[in-house]
Amino acid sequence: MSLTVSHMVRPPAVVSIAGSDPSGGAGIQADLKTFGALGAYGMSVLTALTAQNTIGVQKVLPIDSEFVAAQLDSVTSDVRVDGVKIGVLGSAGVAEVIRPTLLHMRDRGVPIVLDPVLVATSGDRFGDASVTSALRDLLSVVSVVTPNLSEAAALTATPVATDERGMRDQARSLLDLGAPAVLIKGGHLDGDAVDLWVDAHGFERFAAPRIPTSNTHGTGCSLSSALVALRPQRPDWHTTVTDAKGWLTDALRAADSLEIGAGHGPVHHFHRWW
Ligand SMILES: Nc1ncnc2c1ncn2[C@@H]1O[C@H](COP(=O)(O)OP(=O)(O)O)[C@@H](O)[C@H]1O
Ligand SMILES: Cc1ncc(COP(=O)(O)O)c(N)n1
Repeated sequence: MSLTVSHMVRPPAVVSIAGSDPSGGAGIQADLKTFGALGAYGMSVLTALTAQNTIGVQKVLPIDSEFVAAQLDSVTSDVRVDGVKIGVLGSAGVAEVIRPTLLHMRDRGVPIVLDPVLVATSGDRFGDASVTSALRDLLSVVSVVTPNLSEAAALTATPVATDERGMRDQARSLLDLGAPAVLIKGGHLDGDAVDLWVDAHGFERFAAPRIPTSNTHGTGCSLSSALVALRPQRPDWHTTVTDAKGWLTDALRAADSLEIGAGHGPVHHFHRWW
């Protein structure tokens, strides 16, 4: 018996420029799982290899920035890209080599989400002062930046926010530094998990119930990837953030059913399927 393909599908094709997590819960691996779970075709450009697991980050090996550029060129010279997520940079040089492509995509209206990864859930650091400064330089090139509290503090060179007012002030400072929009994440505060969207028009609060789990490895990676996967499938950023956060909250709710690793386990990216 032969199968006939009755129609072709052109899903949103989105690319993550980020580091690898061999334990599968964060980085490129979390990004690809998220893209697939949310109906996007996922592609990846590796900036760094890490040796890490649910307990912590043991080693980081940055990829040569020219090779990062070559990977991105291979993707963009062939596939029309509908969304970009940037995670771990690996080195300041990576920001420089990807910048021209990002500018070109921005001019085409492609959504670009920058997750300025500097600190992992385990507390390990991913970048030195030169990476922080390279991330600052990228702010004006992207559509939205999604820092957690310590990353917002590092980028604005101010103390870590302890409440929503502090989060809003820091997000406004990131607008002053050139970001068109900021989604600052309050996952590390107590109470409801509140993220604030701040742009030139004002601010909006996105709140979700706090899920009582320690399996939060990769939450930030998965949220930024969900934004990239969903934006081409939604009419605006408001519905994109609402649906991405709703999906992540459900992934956190199902996380304890996975039993992966001895530390902070991953969220359940495929909670809608199994
Ligand atoms: N226990 C939790 N319950 C519900 N949402 C959470 C929880 N922990 C984090 N989040 C949400 O996960 C996303 C990632 O936030 P955060 O943990 O602050 O970032 P990062 O993973 O970059 O450190 C945010 O939307 C945050 O509100
Ligand atoms: C390669 C890589 N990229 C990013 C993170 C951050 O993870 P989180 O989303 O838990 O902050 C990580 N642990 N590893």
